[in-house]
Amino acid sequence: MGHGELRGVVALDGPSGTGKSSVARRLASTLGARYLDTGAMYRAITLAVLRAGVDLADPAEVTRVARAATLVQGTDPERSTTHLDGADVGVEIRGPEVTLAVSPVSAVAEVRALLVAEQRRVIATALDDAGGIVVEGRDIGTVVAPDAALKVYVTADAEARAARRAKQDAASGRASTLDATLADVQRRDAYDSTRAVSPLRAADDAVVLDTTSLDLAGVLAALLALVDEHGLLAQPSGRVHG
Ligand SMILES: Nc1ncnc2c1ncn2[C@@H]1O[C@H](COP(=O)(O)OP(=O)(O)OP(=O)(O)O)[C@@H](O)[C@H]1O
Ligand SMILES: Nc1ccn([C@H]2C[C@H](O)[C@@H](COP(=O)(O)O)O2)c(=O)n1
Repeated sequence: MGHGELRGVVALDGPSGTGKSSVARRLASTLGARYLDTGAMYRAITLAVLRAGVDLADPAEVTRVARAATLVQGTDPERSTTHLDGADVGVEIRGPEVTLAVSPVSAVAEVRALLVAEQRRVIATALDDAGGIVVEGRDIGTVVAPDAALKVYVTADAEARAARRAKQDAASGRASTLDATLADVQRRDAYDSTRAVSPLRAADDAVVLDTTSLDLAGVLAALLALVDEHGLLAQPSGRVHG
């Protein structure tokens, strides 16, 4: 059965491993919308900082590298791409070095200001071109798109998230133990939700979706129902459902 097309912005926020990227991409694809992975953008800037060899604890140096970087984040849900200074870095930004360093880099206020401005530009372009976009990250409903038509805060138990991440690492040939993965998930949760600038939190008007006992199809079904309930589906002609 066709679902219609998304009109407006759907913001998905939540901690690591809750399934935001997987379901955001599927949701956008199902509804003919664009998809923006803001975590990939923080990861790409982190890669630039690591390559430059600057001290992660020096915000001025981190900002200098971020300003000099050319970052292009694609919005095709079938093929989400990240280019840094003209090169595809989609694989490199998922590696352990970037994952370890991304929290301090994304805590730098000037880095966030640069990326939030770029994210808003991408969202405006996608709305003009396609009418709808699914955006996922940590501060989408609170900072990047506070007027989003639908905000969902996706959660899951840390153990379930670590198990998912360990399985994903194994499938992509990265060695990791469940304990180490759980420790990394908890470390990033703590860092991301206690930083001074735009900490991870649910927007006051977000719907909270706990995915601990849902599979991906169940999460997608729940999101499709929320999109429909919020009146965000249009027929391809552009007519919005009543
Ligand atoms: N509900 C679910 N059931 C089973 N596996 C899931 C579920 N949600 C996500 N996964 C799996 O967990 C892994 C992590 O999911 P995903 O990358 O989408 O999470 P995320 O919230 O975007 O994390 P991050 O913010 O760190 O990018 C993936 O391998 C994905 O297939
Ligand atoms: N809107 C966002 C998106 C991401 N971050 C930071 C915090 C995460 O630990 C890191 C990597 O994100 P992921 O790829 O795991 O989704 O980037 C943020 O601060 N704000």
